[in-house]
Amino acid sequence: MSTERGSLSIHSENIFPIIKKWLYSDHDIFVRELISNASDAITKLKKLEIMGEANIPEDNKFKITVTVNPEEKTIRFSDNGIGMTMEEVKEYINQIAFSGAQKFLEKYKDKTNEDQIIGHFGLGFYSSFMVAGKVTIDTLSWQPNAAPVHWESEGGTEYEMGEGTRTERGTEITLYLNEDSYEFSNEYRVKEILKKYCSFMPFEIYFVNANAPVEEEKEADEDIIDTTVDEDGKASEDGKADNKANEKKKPQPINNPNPLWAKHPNDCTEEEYKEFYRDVFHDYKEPLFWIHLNMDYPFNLKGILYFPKINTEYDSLEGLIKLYSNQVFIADNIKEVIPEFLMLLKGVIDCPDLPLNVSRSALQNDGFVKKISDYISKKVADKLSGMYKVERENYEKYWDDISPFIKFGCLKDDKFRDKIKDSIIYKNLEGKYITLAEYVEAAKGKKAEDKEEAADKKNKDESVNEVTDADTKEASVDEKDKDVHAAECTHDHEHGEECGCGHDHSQDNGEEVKEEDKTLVYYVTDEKQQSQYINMFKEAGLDALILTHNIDQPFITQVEYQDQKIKFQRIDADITDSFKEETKKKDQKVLKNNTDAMTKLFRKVLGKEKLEVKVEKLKNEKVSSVITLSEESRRMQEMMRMYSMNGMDPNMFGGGGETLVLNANHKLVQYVITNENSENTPMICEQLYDLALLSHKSLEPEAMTKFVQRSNEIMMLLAK
Ligand SMILES: Nc1ncnc2c1ncn2[C@@H]1O[C@H](COP(=O)(O)OP(=O)(O)OP(=O)(O)O)[C@@H](O)[C@H]1O
Repeated sequence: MSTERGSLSIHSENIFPIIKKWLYSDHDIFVRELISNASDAITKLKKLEIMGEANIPEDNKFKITVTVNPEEKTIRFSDNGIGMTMEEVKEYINQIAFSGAQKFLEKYKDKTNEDQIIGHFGLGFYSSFMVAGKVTIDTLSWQPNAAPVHWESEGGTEYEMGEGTRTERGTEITLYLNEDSYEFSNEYRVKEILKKYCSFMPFEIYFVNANAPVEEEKEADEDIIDTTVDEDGKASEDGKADNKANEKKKPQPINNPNPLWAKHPNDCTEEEYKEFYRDVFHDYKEPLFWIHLNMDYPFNLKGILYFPKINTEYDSLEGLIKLYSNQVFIADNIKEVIPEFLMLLKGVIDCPDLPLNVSRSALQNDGFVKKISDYISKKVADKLSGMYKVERENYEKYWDDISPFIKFGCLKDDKFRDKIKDSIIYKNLEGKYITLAEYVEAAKGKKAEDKEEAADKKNKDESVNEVTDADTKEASVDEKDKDVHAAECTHDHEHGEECGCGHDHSQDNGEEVKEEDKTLVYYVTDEKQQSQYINMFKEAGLDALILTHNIDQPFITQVEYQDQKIKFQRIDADITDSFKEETKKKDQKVLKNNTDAMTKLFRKVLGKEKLEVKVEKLKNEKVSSVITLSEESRRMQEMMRMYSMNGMDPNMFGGGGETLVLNANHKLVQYVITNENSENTPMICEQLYDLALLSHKSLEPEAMTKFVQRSNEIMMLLAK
């Protein structure tokens, strides 16, 4: 066979400098491309064998070998797959492979912004020219009597092709590396790349360092993947022990060709799932649970999604979803394929129907990709709601870890929310997990009970004192009727239909619900800081939900939006009626006068002109002062903080909303009321204010310093 010289049909002078520039950040993908080609070549031959067209010797073992030669500065990829005849090299390499590179060039030649170039654009065989000045192919086709072929090119548009010397079936591609790419002949660098892209390739891959002493090479091989693979490609601990002796002699593949996700879920053990998780994600903490995806129709998709334990130390929610196509790694966290909220999980997804050269821009509007994403989201919702129904105990155990993820999913994906919304639970003050419906039911019951009690008490008082205040009585009975009705009325009203009881059911028919008709759902964001309020709540027999995660604020806003009859209110937003003593009319007058006097005094002492002060008779006599901050103001302030609008005056959005509540039942408050002008009163006022503030939020540094100094002064007074 004579040597053929030719010119690749390309209009551009030399595309390689351009390819290099565009793919600069992802040079290492040439390894994936060449090994994928080798793997395809083996698959093709296996198919021919199944079809009865090719005869493969019984002792044949398919494999791919990657050989680096740091002295020669080469890297070599060889396989014992289908191989190529001269005609095939002409067609597949000179025409098809090159036209792939040409297409790439045409598509991107006018783009000036490197970000627009997708790092994972598969260039196939020609990606080898990103790192090599010269590339050779030595190949021998599987076909009987085929002649070996040698092909080489120095990266321009010229190539040389002639009869080769290869004696074994398959293909060997050698890259003579460019000076700036010598790293790809370095053993550790190449092993790192192989680990990234090829850990689960479907055929065994061996690594050889042509310059390493034989023993050393074997030892180095062992550390690339922790799992030992036996003859059937099965990873096993036992295999490890049994084959220990052989292992020393036999080189080990660097990959696991039978990853767990490819097995049927029924054939996988719990320990295998955990081991796979440790190997792939290097997470020393065990996953909470996992979902094994296994779908053949209408598309092919396999994978395992793990729910990791949240790292509370950093509150980090960074997941990692590795995407594969036929066991070849494509990329991490491709958000077009995997719903965004699932990025908080850790897992592997293998979808052979996805092309290797995943171009993100092409995926964005792809209906097929959207279907994959919807399927994954549905599977996750099904698993979680199934757990809620049949494994409630486990579900509750995992709830704190999985709830940020579920809530994020609800915020991001309407379909997911619809499927999961009835399985959302909340921890209450007793540490029990309840649904919102259960909370609302209990709250309504409690409200009705309180009203009834109050009415009873009033009736008793009235009969003892024989004092009748017609206005009060009328109002209180009306209120009682209304609330008891709200709690007890179970009539199935049609939208807007009168139920005959005179109660307003306007909220039942989708109209805007009046503020006073909403059920308040109290919540705690910081159990330590809000402990004073928690104690008051517990004493009053009230319940609240613990919502401490950052995601909770946007989440409850969404719940309120979805269910207009509900209003979330932080536990310190107001002093509820349950905390206050019933006050008679004349007492109310006294409280009003005291409120006026204390407002004046505290504003003067604290230098806060706009401070709201209220004097109330709180049932809990141990509480002296409390600060409340209206829910609206607090949410506004939080939003401003979130959007870095710090320093802006919250008053511009309708008042600071902060109120200092003084308990008229506390001795210290009584002292201030009766000794407004005494020497120590200003100090007591400041201390009462700071103490109230402390159980609400942390003090500013300056205020904290003053608080500590003042506390010392107070102790000095005691010491006198
Ligand atoms: N190791 C190999 N053994 C046999 N044939 C090969 C080998 N490498 C490449 N080929 C042939 O050359 C063709 C072109 O390869 P190239 O990698 O450029 O494109 P591709 O694999 O078809 O597509 P992709 O862009 O997805 O890689 C292949 O389709 C295949 O027929």
